[in-house]
Amino acid sequence: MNSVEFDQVSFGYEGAPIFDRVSFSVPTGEFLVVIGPNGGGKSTLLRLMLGLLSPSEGRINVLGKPPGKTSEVGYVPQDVEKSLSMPVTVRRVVSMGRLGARSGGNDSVDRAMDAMDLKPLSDRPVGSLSQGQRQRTLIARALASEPKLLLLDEPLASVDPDARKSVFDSLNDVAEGRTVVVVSHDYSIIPACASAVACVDRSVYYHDGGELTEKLFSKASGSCPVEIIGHGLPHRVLEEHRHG
Ligand SMILES: Nc1ncnc2c1ncn2[C@@H]1O[C@H](COP(=O)(O)OP(=O)(O)OP(=O)(O)O)[C@@H](O)[C@H]1O
Repeated sequence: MNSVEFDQVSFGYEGAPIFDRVSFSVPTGEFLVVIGPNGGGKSTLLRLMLGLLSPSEGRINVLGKPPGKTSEVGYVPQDVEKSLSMPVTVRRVVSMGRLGARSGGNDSVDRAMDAMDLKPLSDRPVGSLSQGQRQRTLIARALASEPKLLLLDEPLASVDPDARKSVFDSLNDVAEGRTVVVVSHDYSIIPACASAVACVDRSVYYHDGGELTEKLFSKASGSCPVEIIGHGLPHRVLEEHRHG
């Protein structure tokens, strides 16, 4: 069973092609980290999954439906600062994730707050939080709708290195029982969380753990992140090589 399927998908803004007949699928339960150079098309890929953009050719399926036709997708956008400059409490922001949801109510908000360790911060104005706490608030807002698929665009962009571990731990917790797709320029999320990596550079190169090599990363980003290879991927990632 797949949570996301791209079948021969083409897309371009105003005619300039970004993707040309791209096919891949994200199995249910995968923690997929999407990497690649600036302008490679990572955010475009998420927008296609969300149904905010439509392919010019091909077919996309998200949780068995066309994109945008299911309420079971959670989305955490970029730009934490901009999204959370409002003078409202943490609980209020998390509750906003329930807007339009039919069931669950306060229980879902409580579960999302718990999952992100936000209970002690419940009544704090979001403007007074640290970057890591703000990021956890945005993730909790997405979780409040109890999504089966969670999409995150650069969740570490404004999180300092000390707060990163707590965001990784939180993401690993929320990944239990759902599919997660994270766009990141920060490769430290790969050994911490990933079960697969998609390199997006005007195409999509989908790799699970066994294929994560230096050669692949140099192709993906134009540089060689020797340190992530050196620090070692977790064994579960290296051993899970399903493509044979
Ligand atoms: N609304 C738009 N109209 C026209 N071109 C766009 C639009 N949005 C993005 N692009 C272009 O499409 C290409 C892919 O952009 P996208 O934002 O998907 O890349 P990205 O991999 O997320 O980049 P980054 O790592 O810099 O965030 C870029 O060349 C970008 O300039």
